[in-house]
Amino acid sequence: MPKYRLVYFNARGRAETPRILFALAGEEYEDVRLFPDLPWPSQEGKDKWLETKSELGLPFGQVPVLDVDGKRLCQSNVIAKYLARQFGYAGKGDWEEARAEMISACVYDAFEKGRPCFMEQDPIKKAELLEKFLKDSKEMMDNFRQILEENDGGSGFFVGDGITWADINFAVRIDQIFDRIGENADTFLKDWPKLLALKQRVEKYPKIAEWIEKRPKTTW
Ligand SMILES: N[C@@H](CCC(=O)N[C@@H](CS)C(=O)NCC(=O)O)C(=O)O
Repeated sequence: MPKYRLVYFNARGRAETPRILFALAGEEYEDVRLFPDLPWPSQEGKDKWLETKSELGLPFGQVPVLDVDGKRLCQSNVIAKYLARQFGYAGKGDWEEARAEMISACVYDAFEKGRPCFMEQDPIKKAELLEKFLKDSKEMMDNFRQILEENDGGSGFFVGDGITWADINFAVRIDQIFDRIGENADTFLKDWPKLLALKQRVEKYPKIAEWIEKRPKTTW
């Protein structure tokens, strides 16, 4: 078995799909969390990052990175897809693999649309950005619903007949959106019960549920 080492901040963020893939596959890895004693995001955390990032040998100056027997990969979706292929959660055949990748890219874009709002500190601007994000999300969630339903009515997974990294990516990012939108989380997926059920289905996989229970509790 290769020796895996995943480096990220002490947050779920872009590293959580890879971590869940390790948990689901029951594979050993080193879960390296930079500056675990400093809250993230925080000014102290950012200062420490700027001080030390040049020493970390990051190919494009960012995390997450995955080391596989000492060789290094960056880009969260590339890392997740690589692990999904290694562990059998990438979809069966070229078409399913491409669909899983498509969905993961759309999940990435959907979360990035919320980032300006999630990062904003000014409460008035944040409320305006949140309103826009919630409005824009309706179309995005409708698109995800349609894609889910195209696969056997939508009571299973996005692709094929089993869980793939696309379902994990979706569940992880929706969960992070829930954390960021406060009281709106209760109603965010109310019009898309099949999407909510998918998120819950992923989180109920015994090995995933076990990881969620035991993982470090972080705000992001
Ligand atoms: N597209 C990249 C984005 C990576 C990224 O933005 N990483 C952030 C943490 S979530 C980072 O390293 N920020 C520090 C910096 O850019 O200096 C990915 O998905 O991995």
